[in-house]
Amino acid sequence: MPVPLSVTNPKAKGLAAQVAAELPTEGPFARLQAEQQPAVGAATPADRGGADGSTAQQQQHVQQQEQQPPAEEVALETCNLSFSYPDIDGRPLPDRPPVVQDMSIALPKGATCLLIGPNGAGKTTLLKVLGGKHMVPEASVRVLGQPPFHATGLTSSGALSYVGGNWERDIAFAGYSIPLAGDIPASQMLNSLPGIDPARRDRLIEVLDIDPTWRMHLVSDGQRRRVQIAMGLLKPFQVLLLDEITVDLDVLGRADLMAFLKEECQQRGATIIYATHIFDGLESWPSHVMYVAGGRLQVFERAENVPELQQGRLLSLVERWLREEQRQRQAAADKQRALGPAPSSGSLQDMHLASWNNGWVGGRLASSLKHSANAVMRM
Ligand SMILES: Nc1ncnc2c1ncn2[C@@H]1O[C@H](COP(=O)(O)OP(=O)(O)OP(=O)(O)O)[C@@H](O)[C@H]1O
Repeated sequence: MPVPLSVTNPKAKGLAAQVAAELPTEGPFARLQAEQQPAVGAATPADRGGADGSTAQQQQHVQQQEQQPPAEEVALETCNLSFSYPDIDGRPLPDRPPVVQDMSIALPKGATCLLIGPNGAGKTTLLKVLGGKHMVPEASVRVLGQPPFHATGLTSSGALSYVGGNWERDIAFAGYSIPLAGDIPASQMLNSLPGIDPARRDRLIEVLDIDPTWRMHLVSDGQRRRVQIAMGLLKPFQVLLLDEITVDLDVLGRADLMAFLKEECQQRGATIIYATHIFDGLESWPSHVMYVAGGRLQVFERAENVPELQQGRLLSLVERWLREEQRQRQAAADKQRALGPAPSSGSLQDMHLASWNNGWVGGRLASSLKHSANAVMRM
């Protein structure tokens, strides 16, 4: 990321100061300028000197800047990020709060962030938004300074990588969630991506303990998972989003992979967010922890500020968070029960008795039934 001149050299006025000096001091644009917060490295009135600044103030400002630790480079940031899954008409699903609500975080380069939360908290959705798989306003997410959905080069170059889910899909007349099981050797898959550094590929084969002669229709779930992870890590990512990918790995495979990932962040300055429900042995892995519940950010903290992590009690910390969330959820449900059912809003959505045909996927009709005692199937 380009660093403003006034940050790299605090005594220089910098580009921001030059631009600010050229802005009009009267008229509508002057008002805009006044409303804007001074950006990092932008010149203050004291910098500009003259009637509203003094030499003493200038010197004090420069000294303060010199004393500050160098600013961390941000790899990924969100600003009041919210996301709702769309209904068939493209509008947010009615009567449901956003799955991700008003989240603002900034993760520096080199961070290893553990993403924690109960089932249904919105972790996968958040990772997919960060991975550019769902569209959100450009200003609400920046990965390596760019909006991940719109800047498609981020993912096509491999700089931004999302590894999650299983290698499986619904196949007509074969069933749902059929694992990838063609008779393909693992070596053929691992050699199929062009431009991969052979040393990196060999290292991944070693870390993940892959036998290149495995044939993908004869492997176990854990072996298939190892090949899937290796494929996701072949390109030297700068930001990696991992969604519970270690679930089928044995203890050794998981430990070796986590050590490799930590090394990638420490040596190359890569940044990782890892969502998981498996916490054993992870106490020293994260540099940051992030806890979400009900689609909202509850905790976003550096690891060194979390005493339980320092004491090696990650599991009891997570249990405490989850029990508290469960208690709050049950209290809210009890309150709602006591109030009785919510009155109908009388909206068109409430009055409609219908099933939306969401289209066909492999072997089935995907439809959403609107809450209705007398739903009509429209084909
Ligand atoms: N495609 C979708 N359409 C509508 N709602 C969805 C869709 N996918 C997920 N949801 C809803 O979004 C909410 C968050 O789901 P998400 O998968 O992000 O949670 P999660 O924290 O990853 O959960 P888990 O730990 O169980 O994987 C859930 O209430 C879920 O029902």
